[in-house]
Amino acid sequence: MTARRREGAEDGSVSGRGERQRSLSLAAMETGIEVSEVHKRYGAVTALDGMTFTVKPGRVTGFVGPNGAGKSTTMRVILGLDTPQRGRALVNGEPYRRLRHPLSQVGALLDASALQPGRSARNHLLWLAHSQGHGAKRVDAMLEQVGLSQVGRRRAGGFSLGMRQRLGIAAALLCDPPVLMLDEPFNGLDPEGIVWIRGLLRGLAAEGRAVLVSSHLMSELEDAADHLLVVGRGRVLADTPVSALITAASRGRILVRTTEREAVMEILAGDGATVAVTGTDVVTVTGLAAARITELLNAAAIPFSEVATYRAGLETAYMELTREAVEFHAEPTEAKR
Ligand SMILES: Nc1ncnc2c1ncn2[C@@H]1O[C@H](COP(=O)(O)OP(=O)(O)OP(=O)(O)O)[C@@H](O)[C@H]1O
Repeated sequence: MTARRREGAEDGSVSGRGERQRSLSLAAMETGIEVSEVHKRYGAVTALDGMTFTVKPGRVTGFVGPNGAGKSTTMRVILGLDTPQRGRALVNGEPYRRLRHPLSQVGALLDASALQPGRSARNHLLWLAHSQGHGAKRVDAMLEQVGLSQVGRRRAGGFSLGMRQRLGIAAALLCDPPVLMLDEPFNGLDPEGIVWIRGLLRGLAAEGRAVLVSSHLMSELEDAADHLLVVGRGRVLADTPVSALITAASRGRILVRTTEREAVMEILAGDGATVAVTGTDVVTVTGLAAARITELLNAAAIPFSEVATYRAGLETAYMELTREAVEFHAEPTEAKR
């Protein structure tokens, strides 16, 4: 990290300073995470089986997969906390152990409970900050940024899980790193906290940082992730931009919102469309243009409140993506009428 970036960090803001943002964008050109062919076994258990991906600057990369897929193990390998039998993981082009000033290069939240319970949140951050050459000003700015200013002098051991997650995020951001890696940061957050963290992640990526965030709930990453790494059984199953995933899952369908679902289905199917029920008052239609749908419904005097391009949610897109990868799944509801 350049001296300029560390000076910038002392002003306490993570965003909004043109000068620092420019230097961050320059630094970002050579930053990110590279994981290549990592194999990790714990006795008879294969945790990672050729895990390979890169996390690029300027975007939020969601790291998703079921319990036991290997997300946390990958993050531990990246941070040098676990040694793989094969493969390598680099942060900003170097193995973690070779990084100079590692906390200024990558900020990580792995386990929000890893703190001294008797220490106040502020003292926890001060202790970290002093070890890295930062002062109280930076600590107070971080407490403010994560919404813990009011409780900064309270014992962290008495914090709820959501408050501990916020404290862990403050610690990860403390040294203004260009790479962020957060393991399940949504855990324990209330709805307002989830909205807050989505905004925070987007802001960090917009500043040019590489952001890797794991979750086993796709819905948490909605409106936050730009890119998705779907993992299962220790390897990457899909490595895709979220927009491409959603476009593919939307498949040019048209959404019709109506209280007369049966009548709509009958008349549209009669004109050659494939119609599926996707909500209590929603059907999605393939094979007919929106204009033709409106024309048919108007001609038959069937009421509707909306005819629009259907956009699949992230959860639906994920289900479609992993449909072939799961052994058993429910029969699709879509039917040619
Ligand atoms: N220290 C360990 N000793 C033995 N097995 C381990 C160890 N750490 C992880 N594993 C095993 O490795 C596999 C991958 O676990 P990991 O925690 O990386 O998955 P994950 O995707 O992070 O899951 P979750 O979403 O539940 O956090 C699992 O089968 C797990 O039981």
